[in-house]
Amino acid sequence: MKKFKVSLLQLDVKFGDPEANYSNVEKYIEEAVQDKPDVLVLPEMWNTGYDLERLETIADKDGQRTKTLLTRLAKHFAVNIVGGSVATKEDGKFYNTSYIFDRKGQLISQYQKVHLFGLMSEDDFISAGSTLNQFIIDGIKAAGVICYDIRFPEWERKLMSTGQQILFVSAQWPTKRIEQWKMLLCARAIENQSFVVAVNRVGNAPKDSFNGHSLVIDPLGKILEEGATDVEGIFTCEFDLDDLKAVRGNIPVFDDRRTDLYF
Ligand SMILES: O=C(O)CCC(=O)C(=O)O
Repeated sequence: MKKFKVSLLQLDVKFGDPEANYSNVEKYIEEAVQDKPDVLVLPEMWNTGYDLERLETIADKDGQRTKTLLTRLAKHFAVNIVGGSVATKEDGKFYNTSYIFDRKGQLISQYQKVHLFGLMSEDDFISAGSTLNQFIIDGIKAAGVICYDIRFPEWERKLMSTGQQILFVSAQWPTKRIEQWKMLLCARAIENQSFVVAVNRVGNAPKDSFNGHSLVIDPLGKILEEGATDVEGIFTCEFDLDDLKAVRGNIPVFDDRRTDLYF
């Protein structure tokens, strides 16, 4: 039996206000560790929100501020952190970047969102990444994606096809499409026979509102935990990774793939 405890930080994000957001994230991490989770998970673009026109002023230069904060907290509390994502500026370009830290505070993966969301003009301001986000936390193989990425099952399949057991998702997914969020995430869990741990933000931005529904989903697509709507909060859930063995053994979809016909 390998129990794994996750804490989802379903936070509000103050539009274009990094000072308020860094301070809020630190406060919530200090509170979340009281439950002694194995991993903390943050939402998407939590430093700036989608204040894309002001990125030159507010994006995190080379992710330094974010890395310094999350490294310190991961090490101090001996907790793994899937750091959601932040707006960064690197080599003159802007990215939607995720950083992952282990319990020693070491940066074990970093990822720049590969599918940019045109409906929120993300592609007008941000450059797309092109690397996989696979990592190992406490000996467990895992992968991470950001928001719109979940609409591309080929991407999650590629990430999950070398034994990954947990898919982490960080998002700013608007209220008006929240039913799609839930269905897409349940489908990603079922088809990849993996746990899905997905954090969405709450609150309002000038053009959108967000109502949480952060989710922990088991490999059969059953929702184990669902964040209440419209409230900032920490949602903690423990699951048994041994459950994967039965699911993958009974219906071995990875083995049954026709890779001679498709990827
Ligand atoms: O795909 C969607 O409906 C939402 C995606 C999104 O909001 C994002 O990628 O930031």
